[in-house]
Amino acid sequence: MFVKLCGLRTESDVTVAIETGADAVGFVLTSSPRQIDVDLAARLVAEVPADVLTVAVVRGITAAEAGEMALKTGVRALQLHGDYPRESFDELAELPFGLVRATALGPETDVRTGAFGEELLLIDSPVAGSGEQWDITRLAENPPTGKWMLAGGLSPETVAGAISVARPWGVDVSSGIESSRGVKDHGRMREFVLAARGQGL
Ligand SMILES: O=C(O)c1ccccc1NCC(=O)[C@H](O)[C@H](O)COP(=O)(O)O
Repeated sequence: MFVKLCGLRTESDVTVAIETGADAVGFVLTSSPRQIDVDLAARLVAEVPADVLTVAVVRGITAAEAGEMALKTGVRALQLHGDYPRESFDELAELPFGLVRATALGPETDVRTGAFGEELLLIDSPVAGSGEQWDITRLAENPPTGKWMLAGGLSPETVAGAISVARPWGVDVSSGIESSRGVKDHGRMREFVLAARGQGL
């Protein structure tokens, strides 16, 4: 199970994420309690070994701005959150990082990974980064294909059950591994990765 830990803000967050064996780490670069600036993100990205995917997470800015920020940080992937159209993905396609399409599940959502040219698809709650759970049984009506991650209100306590219902390729979490909004709880980060891999208590 591919595991992404999102919203990391400090060197110790990154160190612990790597120790847990997480496959990917996310840095939020736009408005959020977890927002960090490009310079700090670049310093944290430099601490991450090559076998862990580094992801810049953005929402509410243009594709051009997002691409520029991602280039400055040196991340290996850019996660576009929200209603970015296919044209935004086309605009970024030639840049030297992969793309993650992050979207909530709606009646018209294209749930085929790669439909917009992205490498990974993330199906999230309607309010990204809120920690709110959503009805993941709806995925059965419109099952995603390819390398797709489940997110939205996951936690060490719920992730194993969510995996058994939704059968994703990977999982992504932010709020569920925090002690308070924006502050990562290193113990819960460890517990989440173990639980996602079926090694929880
Ligand atoms: O974390 C944020 O505040 C955020 C802000 C803007 C766009 C995306 C954001 N977060 C993305 C994520 O952390 C994850 O991809 C995902 O939404 C998990 O969220 P959570 O329900 O908090 O586990």
